[in-house]
Amino acid sequence: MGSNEGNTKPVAVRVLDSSASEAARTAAVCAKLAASCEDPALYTDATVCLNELSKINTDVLVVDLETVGGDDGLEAFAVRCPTSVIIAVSSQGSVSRAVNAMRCGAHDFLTKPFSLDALASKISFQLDQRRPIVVRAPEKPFANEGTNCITSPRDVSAQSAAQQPVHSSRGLDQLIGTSSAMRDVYDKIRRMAPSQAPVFITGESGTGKELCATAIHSLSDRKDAPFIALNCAAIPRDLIESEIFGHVRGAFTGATDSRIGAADQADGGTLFLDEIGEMDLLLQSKLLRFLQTGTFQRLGDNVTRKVDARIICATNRNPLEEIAAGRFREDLYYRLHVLPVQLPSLRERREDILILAESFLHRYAREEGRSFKGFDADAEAAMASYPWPGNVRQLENTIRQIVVMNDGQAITHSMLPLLIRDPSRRQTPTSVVDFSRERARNIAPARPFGSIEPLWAQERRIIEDALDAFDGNISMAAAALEISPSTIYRKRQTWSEKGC
Ligand SMILES: Nc1ncnc2c1ncn2[C@@H]1O[C@H](COP(=O)(O)OP(=O)(O)OP(=O)(O)O)[C@@H](O)[C@H]1O
Repeated sequence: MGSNEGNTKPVAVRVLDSSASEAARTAAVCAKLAASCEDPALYTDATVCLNELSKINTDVLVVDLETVGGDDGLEAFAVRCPTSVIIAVSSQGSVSRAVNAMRCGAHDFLTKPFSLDALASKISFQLDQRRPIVVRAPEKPFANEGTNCITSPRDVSAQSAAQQPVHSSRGLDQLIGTSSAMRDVYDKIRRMAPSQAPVFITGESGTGKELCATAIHSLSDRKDAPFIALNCAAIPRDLIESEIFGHVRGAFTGATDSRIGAADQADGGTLFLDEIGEMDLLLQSKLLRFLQTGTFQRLGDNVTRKVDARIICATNRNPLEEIAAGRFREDLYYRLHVLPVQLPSLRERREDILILAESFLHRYAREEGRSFKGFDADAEAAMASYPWPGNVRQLENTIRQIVVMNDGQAITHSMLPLLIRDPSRRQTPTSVVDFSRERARNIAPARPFGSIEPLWAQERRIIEDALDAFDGNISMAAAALEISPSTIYRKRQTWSEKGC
């Protein structure tokens, strides 16, 4: 059994099936596993099983989908047992049922009747794959000794209230993709959701960082409290502090009223700070203090306030490079980088491109009253091979644009934007919008001083060309120019301040 062989602790198997005889048959799988097993625990009632699972260690859970009431019910078990191997079984086997079960937390799926050898081989494989999560929060050692379970103070209280009904959450519903890279992300989200520790999400623009943060909040005990998202790149630098911590009247020119900030609004819930790398160093030190003590002062105020907000932050920059360049405080990084999630780019999970495209097509065809049902083979091939520098956001916008501008049963190759249809145009993402090189070739070698266009004007034209190429979409233009979206926001601010 590979890496599990060295583990001397007996494997704890639990089986849930409304039919006692089925449950007993399934539990016989223990005899087929190479590892030694504890006496398996059998349940015929989902609520009893769910309550029980919060009190006992569980390595493997075999769940009958009909007994738990489908995917909704399954997700509650995945949240309750974030480190257990979960195998869903059902008498109604279909690809979509299996995919849904896995999206809701199952590691694998089997159609009934199944052979015990098949079940044993799936369990053994998953046990071998299982890796404990490493939680780096020195002052709160959350890992339970002797188990792989991660618990937190909030978890413990949830466990003592095990008699209360567990509300199933659809936190992962918005995230589409069945690639193994995305399944790893779903797994991390489920494990991280119950903790209080900060989450640090990295990934290129448009990979779904905000969706991921929303999912973590929705699956946490804080789900009924506010989720407050702040995109630091979209706010002028000197206003970020006031947006996070609030200000009192007269704190700065133009502060005609007092205002509470995002930290106050997120009390009891989650504060999502997107593009965290945009904060200046002074504000980073205030954020560090907030993380250490939960306290802060509104701008211009000397009253210290305390809130209980879980912090999730995200960046599309490489944080270690930012630290090396002196733009990001190392101590803040280690404070925030407790539970890291790296979102894969779309080109790293090509198998998800058509699944996402179909989902967006159905959504927008319905919304726009079009009759599209799918894609023709050439369109599919072109989309599957395109590098999607703007990731899921670019794919979503592309499909929406096509749906609005066309109609028919199938999206055809000719409906795709030229950029996607024509591989010769896509050697590098910049080739799409790097008009400067084309221009440079036409410039005569010696020219009078006044005929040279200032750098800022050339830069502005290049950025505006890129924005035109992507219909004003800043993230996609930034991705194609290989700069951060915040650079575009800031340049625009400078142009408007200059009145040009
Ligand atoms: N896995 C996914 N499934 C479905 N939709 C997705 C997925 N990932 C991203 N999207 C969609 O793509 C768009 C961009 O997602 P999101 O804003 O979460 O990305 P981001 O990484 O935070 O981008 P940025 O860095 O530019 O802020 C949204 O419309 C979102 O709904």
